[in-house]
Amino acid sequence: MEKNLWKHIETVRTQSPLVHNITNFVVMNNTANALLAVGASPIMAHAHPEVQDMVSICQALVINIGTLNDYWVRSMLLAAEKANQLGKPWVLDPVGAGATNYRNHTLSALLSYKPTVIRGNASEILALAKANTTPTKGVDSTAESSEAIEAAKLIAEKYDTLVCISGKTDIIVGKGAIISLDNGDALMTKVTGLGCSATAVIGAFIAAIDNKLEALTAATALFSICGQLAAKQSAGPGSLQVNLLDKLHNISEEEFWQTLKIA
Ligand SMILES: Nc1ncnc2c1ncn2[C@@H]1O[C@H](COP(=O)(O)OP(=O)(O)OP(=O)(O)O)[C@@H](O)[C@H]1O
Ligand SMILES: Cc1ncsc1CCO
Ligand SMILES: [Mg+2]
Repeated sequence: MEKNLWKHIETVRTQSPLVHNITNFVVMNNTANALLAVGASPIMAHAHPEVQDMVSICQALVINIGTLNDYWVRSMLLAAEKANQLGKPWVLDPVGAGATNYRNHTLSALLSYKPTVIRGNASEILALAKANTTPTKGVDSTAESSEAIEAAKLIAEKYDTLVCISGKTDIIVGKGAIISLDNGDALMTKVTGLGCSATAVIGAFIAAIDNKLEALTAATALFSICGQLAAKQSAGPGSLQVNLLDKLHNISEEEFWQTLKIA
């Protein structure tokens, strides 16, 4: 698996999959730019009359519940239903899971459409598995990713999905596999929505690559490695945001292998 990761990054660049996003108001622009930077083609669409047609023409769907309201929740359910019917890969970002009942109810409805991948921080994954003892503090995690491994296993089993717990260490759980990626930089938590961008990039990789575990691992490795390399050149969160987009676009194979910390 490890030796295939760079090949997958190149596949996304050459295939340039169309990725349909229903995401939050905070990150829409950054997310579309992150997708372009890795070589994918983003489209944001949530209007009820078109949302299912859009799923039909895209290679993958990304659903992020960050700034939900009733209209958008309906858009998300319509899109997820269509993706499920068509067997299109889709990724769910359960932003703020556990923070409110509204988020929890929306997430259980979405989960019935069987996401291919779920990526969230440790608090969100704990809340999703209802195994949490620490309440979610809004959109930021109050737990370490390793604390959510059992929760992730439960979710992976129950919904037949892959789970990525993001944080200092990114942990990928599913189908008997546990993969740890020790890249990234703490400065990444000071830019809003980098988790959301990571989720969108995962959307591009599950669109283009058949082996979904390898796709998820390649996307997560690429994003965290680029964040780490970009942070080295950044004076603070402002420049990190810009440098990360540049690095997603121009990272070399040599930089990738030299920086990758996988176990
Ligand atoms: N403490 C840390 N040290 C190193 N890297 C980190 C750290 N925290 C997060 N990261 C990196 O940032 C990426 C985004 O993860 P994070 O857990 O912050 O997402 P999130 O909480 O969903 O963020 P958001 O809600 O703002 O989108 C991770 O995949 C990882 O590469
Ligand atoms: C800050 C914030 N609030 C809702 S979504 C979002 C972006 C990070 O998840
Ligand atoms: Mg998040």
